[in-house]
Amino acid sequence: MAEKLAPEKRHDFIHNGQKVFEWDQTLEEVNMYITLPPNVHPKAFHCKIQSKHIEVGIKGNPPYLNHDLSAPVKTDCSFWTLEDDIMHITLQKREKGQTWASPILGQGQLDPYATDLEQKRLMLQRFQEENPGFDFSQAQFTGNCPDPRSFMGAAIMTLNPPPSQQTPHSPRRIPNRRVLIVGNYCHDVLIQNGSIVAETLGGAASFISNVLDSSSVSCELVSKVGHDFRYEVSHSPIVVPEKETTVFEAYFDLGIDGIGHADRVLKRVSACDPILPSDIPDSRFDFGMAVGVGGEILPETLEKMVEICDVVAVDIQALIRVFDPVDGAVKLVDLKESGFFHILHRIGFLKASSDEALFMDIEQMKQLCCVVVTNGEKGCRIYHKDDEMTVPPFLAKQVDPTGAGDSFLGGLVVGLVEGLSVPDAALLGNLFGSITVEHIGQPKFDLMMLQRVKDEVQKRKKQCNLSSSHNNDYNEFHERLSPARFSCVDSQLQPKLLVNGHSCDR
Ligand SMILES: Nc1ncnc2c1ncn2[C@@H]1O[C@H](COP(=O)(O)OP(=O)(O)OP(=O)(O)O)[C@@H](O)[C@H]1O
Ligand SMILES: O[C@H]1[C@H](O)[C@@H](O)[C@H](O)[C@@H](O)[C@H]1O
Repeated sequence: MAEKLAPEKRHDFIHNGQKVFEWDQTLEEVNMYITLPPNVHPKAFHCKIQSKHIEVGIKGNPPYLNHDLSAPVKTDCSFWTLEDDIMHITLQKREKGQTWASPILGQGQLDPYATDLEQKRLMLQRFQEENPGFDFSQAQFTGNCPDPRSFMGAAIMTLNPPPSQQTPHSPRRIPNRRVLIVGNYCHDVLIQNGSIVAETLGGAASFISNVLDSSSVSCELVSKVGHDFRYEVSHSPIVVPEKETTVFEAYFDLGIDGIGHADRVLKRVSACDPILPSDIPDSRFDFGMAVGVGGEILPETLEKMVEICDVVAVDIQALIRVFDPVDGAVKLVDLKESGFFHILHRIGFLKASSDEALFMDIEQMKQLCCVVVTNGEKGCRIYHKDDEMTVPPFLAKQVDPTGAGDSFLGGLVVGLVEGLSVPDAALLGNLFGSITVEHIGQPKFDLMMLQRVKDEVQKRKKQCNLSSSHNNDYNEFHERLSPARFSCVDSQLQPKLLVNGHSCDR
């Protein structure tokens, strides 16, 4: 059935009235077909595919094509072959489902009618992939065609299983996706009114793996700790015996401004070693999460991650934090000056809190990746290309904000891995973030709550499969997740409550 939705005919790429090559596309690939000149030895042809550029020619001559591509491609899965007198170039779309109007940036674009037809065909192909038991080849859209890239998920970008992994006539089952989490565990010391009120396991990696493990999403974690690391964790860290574990002190009474809008003041009082590319396994992952807290992620570490992971989500705190040489106070630098900027066009998601977002140019970043800005009790806002939207929060009584952003990111990735759209996945992020603020340290998620969330996620996916009108109705999903969320509020109250830095009663 899927083959009925394969490209029916190739498009001609015309330049100066002359056909330069033919091309077509599927959900995953753009194919270019170039007729080769006769009497040239096959070994003389060359083709260089870079993530946003292509060069084709005969060695020793000026290139025949030397152009930027319309959109980024995955270079490790793109390739070229020579078949008789045709060079066939297969470009693997970095953003699966994106409709390309031309392979070459700014030239030879399909007209709007042809683009629309192309988008409809890809959308049906997408339906077909999602529902292998049905035949969509005769289906038609009325009205505007949804975007095959975002319909039922930006997760479609790379997270959906290749058709070969799906069994016909069985409900769609996403195999256990592999997530790589990179960032150091740390010791968190919470200080209020000059006294230590809690010492807990910290580090974004710990909060995120807690969410992923609780949601049965398989993950591998790369983290470094010192000889003094004092927690039992399910993903063993690399121990550096001559070093101490990274320690953060969080002061809850130093950072309150005039309108009471406050957070903690953070100080890094010791730092373990950075994570090097060689510490990261060489295998491939579906999703990577660069989630350092104390400057342990280096540009070369992130580079390795984008090489080996299909999609990488980055917490901006891993990139823009600098530490006062005297007292370790955390300060932020602009993302452009962070030393990571050149890699950011290769990441999928950038998460920042509203304070951290002041250190980037959202307008610029949203063109490169999907930007998610969390805003405490107000939920979060998503920015991608020309779209933006607010995703509503869940009601919570805040005890300790530490780790809310991390759990949010964990929930977002769980949602994406499960195949939800980005806004739906962000709603899951809000859910896990809201539960985290009600605890000091790592929250223990209630099993009933987790089961109800899983059930609601499955229902949501089915609903979106059946009707595209459900896609924009996040309120409904929110309403259905809320009862699940409240089933997990502990009856045992936490002794100390820190609400925006202030103690208060529940
Ligand atoms: N008081 C709250 N009530 C409800 N939800 C909250 C609250 N605080 C945080 N959240 C949820 O957690 C998400 C992340 O919170 P926040 O924006 O405070 O992140 P953050 O500053 O990065 O946190 P941290 O650095 O402490 O990990 C929010 O988008 C929201 O969904
Ligand atoms: O455990 C916390 C948590 O991971 C926070 O997200 C991070 O900002 C802190 O530095 C860390 O100590």
